[in-house]
Amino acid sequence: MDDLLVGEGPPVALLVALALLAGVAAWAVPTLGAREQAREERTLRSGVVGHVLALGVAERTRERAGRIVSTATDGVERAAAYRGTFVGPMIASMTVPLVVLLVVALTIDPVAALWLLAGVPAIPLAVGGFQAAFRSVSQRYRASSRLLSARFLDAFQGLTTLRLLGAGERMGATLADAAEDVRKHVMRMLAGNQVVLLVVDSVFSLAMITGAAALAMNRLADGAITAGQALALVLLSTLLLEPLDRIGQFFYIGMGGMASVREIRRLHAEQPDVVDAPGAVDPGPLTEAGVSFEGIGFAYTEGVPVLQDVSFEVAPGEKVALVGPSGSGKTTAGSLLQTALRPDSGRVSLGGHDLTEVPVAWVREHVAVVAQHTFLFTGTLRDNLLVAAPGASDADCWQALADADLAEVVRALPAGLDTPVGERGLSLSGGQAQRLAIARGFLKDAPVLVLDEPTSHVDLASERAILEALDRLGAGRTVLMISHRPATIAGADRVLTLTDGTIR
Ligand SMILES: Nc1ncnc2c1ncn2[C@@H]1O[C@H](COP(=O)(O)OP(=O)(O)OP(=O)(O)O)[C@@H](O)[C@H]1O
Repeated sequence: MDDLLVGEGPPVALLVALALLAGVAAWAVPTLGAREQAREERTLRSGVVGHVLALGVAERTRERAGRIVSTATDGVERAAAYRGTFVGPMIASMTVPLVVLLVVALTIDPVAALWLLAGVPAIPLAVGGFQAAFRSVSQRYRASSRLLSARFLDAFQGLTTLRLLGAGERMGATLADAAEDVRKHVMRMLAGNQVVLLVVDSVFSLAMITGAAALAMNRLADGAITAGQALALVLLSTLLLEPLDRIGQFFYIGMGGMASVREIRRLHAEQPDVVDAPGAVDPGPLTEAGVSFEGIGFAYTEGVPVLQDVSFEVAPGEKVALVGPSGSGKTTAGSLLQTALRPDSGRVSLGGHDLTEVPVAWVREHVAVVAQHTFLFTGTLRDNLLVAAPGASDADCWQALADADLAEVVRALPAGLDTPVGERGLSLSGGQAQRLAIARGFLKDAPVLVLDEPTSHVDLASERAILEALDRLGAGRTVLMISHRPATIAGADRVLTLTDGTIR
């Protein structure tokens, strides 16, 4: 018995040292991992958001918006958890078998260590095999979860339309179906997880312990090791299964995380529609703000041209109205002038500078837009004005509000410029939001103005006030007005009609 307990095995000091090391590692790995996870989440999210902002307007669909929201929120969390709390411990646990084999070789029996070494490759092979087998299960789960996000986004953005059409219940049923789909995929993943745990616990653990016990008996019978060493060999061999103990975390953190990392990579691989051309040079201040479209051709989809050989000029300070049937390409022409899109053929220029030869930021600095809808960011009224001119003072903001005929409304609010707007704050009427956009235009003070049907969603009473404010904003600027409405076109110096993708 004495021999069994104190026979030649690994020296006690070594075992104590290893136990201490394991204790320190058990504390350090999760602590460092959690810190890494938080850092990684911040970096990944700002990377995704920055990239999405750099991507342009083309191909924007609801499904894609849902996918981006899901990638930037849930996807980033999963990828960070994977990198922070799974990869490190998984690699660390993969080193455990090697350390164990080294201890066995040095302190018990090199031959036994060699035999055990033969079984070790089965571990990474098993991990890789499970990974390959369940990749599609995890991908299907991520796809169903993205679709659910897209549907939710759709339902929330179209809430008013759904209510007006009495379609709330139907949309509720669609959302319930999508949620059920996610539930089914989660259950499939859990079932897969249970199968893996069962296989690991029954087959692998049993095989490893049986093999190690047989090996120990054999070597003991050969007289190569003592009874104490044989016991130590069997006990140590259970540690070889350490990497497989992590398999439990494999599905939620490992597989989900890997799928999210791939999604983030795919998003980063998408190129912005418009980037600075190589060799683009900042031409300095704009001296004359004339706009010219020369032989412009553009298609969102190959073979389906939206604009064909469109040519026109807007002289500095001139107001030109661009009219035409719905879908004729008026907004597209405005987007080309803002460099939100690039023409397939021809040349758009501002102040004589071809827009492909100057930095995109230079163009956007000189062109202001008032569009059909004005987006209000969650924040204060001041924040919503300063997006147009970050350095503007309160006095500048009040002046811009007065010019846009909105100062009285804001003055009547107890918190004035500090009034919260957007998601959880004050909701402005359609007309007030348009006047806020005009105030942004005054603050930006750009020489060129694109008005894209700015009164299409307001009533006639608001339209008058908005048109007066737009008149003030347009004074002394080059203006391209896109509109259907006779009242808007009335103020134009010239009217161009876009039909079937070209100016007639
Ligand atoms: N991002 C896009 N991706 C693909 N096709 C688009 C996109 N935006 C517009 N289109 C298509 O291009 C054509 C021109 O659209 P555009 O919005 O420029 O027309 P419009 O004259 O401004 O119409 P409306 O007066 O209704 O606003 C339409 O057939 C439209 O469906």
